[in-house]
Amino acid sequence: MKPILEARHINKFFRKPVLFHVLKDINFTINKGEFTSIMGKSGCGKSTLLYILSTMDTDYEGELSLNQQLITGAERKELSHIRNKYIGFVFQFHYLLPEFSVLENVILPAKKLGEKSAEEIISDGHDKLKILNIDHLAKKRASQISGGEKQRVAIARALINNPAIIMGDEPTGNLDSYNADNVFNIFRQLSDEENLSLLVVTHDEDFAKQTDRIITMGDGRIIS
Ligand SMILES: Nc1ncnc2c1ncn2[C@@H]1O[C@H](COP(=O)(O)OP(=O)(O)OP(=O)(O)O)[C@@H](O)[C@H]1O
Repeated sequence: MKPILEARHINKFFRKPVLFHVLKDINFTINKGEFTSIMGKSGCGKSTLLYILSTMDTDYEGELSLNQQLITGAERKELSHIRNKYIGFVFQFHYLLPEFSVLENVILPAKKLGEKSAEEIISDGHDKLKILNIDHLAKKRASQISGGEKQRVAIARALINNPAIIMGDEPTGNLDSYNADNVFNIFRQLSDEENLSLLVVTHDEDFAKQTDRIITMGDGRIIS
């Protein structure tokens, strides 16, 4: 099995208002195609960990590898490139640009990466929208579609650069049960059929139970 994300001895301290050891010796590996959820009580450090794993926060101790490449210590510009190329994000809130079309929203990260022609990028955008069964919405403004559709657009956007891993922070937190199931099924399919790795922070036990593995955190540690 190929490791996609490896966290070794991750420790994190907040220094203000008082010194606080928020993450304590976190170690785990996510393999290719694995669908993993992270659970734990509010305040146990899940978002703080995801922020580090997603390369957004570089102020930690320990080592992080993505695609078997050490990324700890990489420079800001390099990290931004790594993030854009290898990691797709799906948040609780979709963060779509309301005045942009669905297709324009989806292809923005590919334009930023700048590795393909405009035609290829548009064609890729339609391909991702087809995977999510929403290609018929391509020309609509993001402000004109439903909440469930917006989250599917956000997933298409997360897929546009063919990332090695999708990271989600409560990606179903804002959805009703129908749309939450829909998002779960899309993730399951991406893991099973595209061999994509997924790492999702969730409070939803039913969601977590159906993933390949649950990492449970408590008080800044992995407890199971
Ligand atoms: N910038 C900061 N400075 C100091 N303490 C912080 C900071 N950000 C978060 N914390 C504290 O670190 C702990 C972990 O926060 P974090 O947001 O990672 O928890 P969480 O498990 O994601 O919680 P939730 O499930 O409620 O989103 C909490 O006690 C929080 O108050």
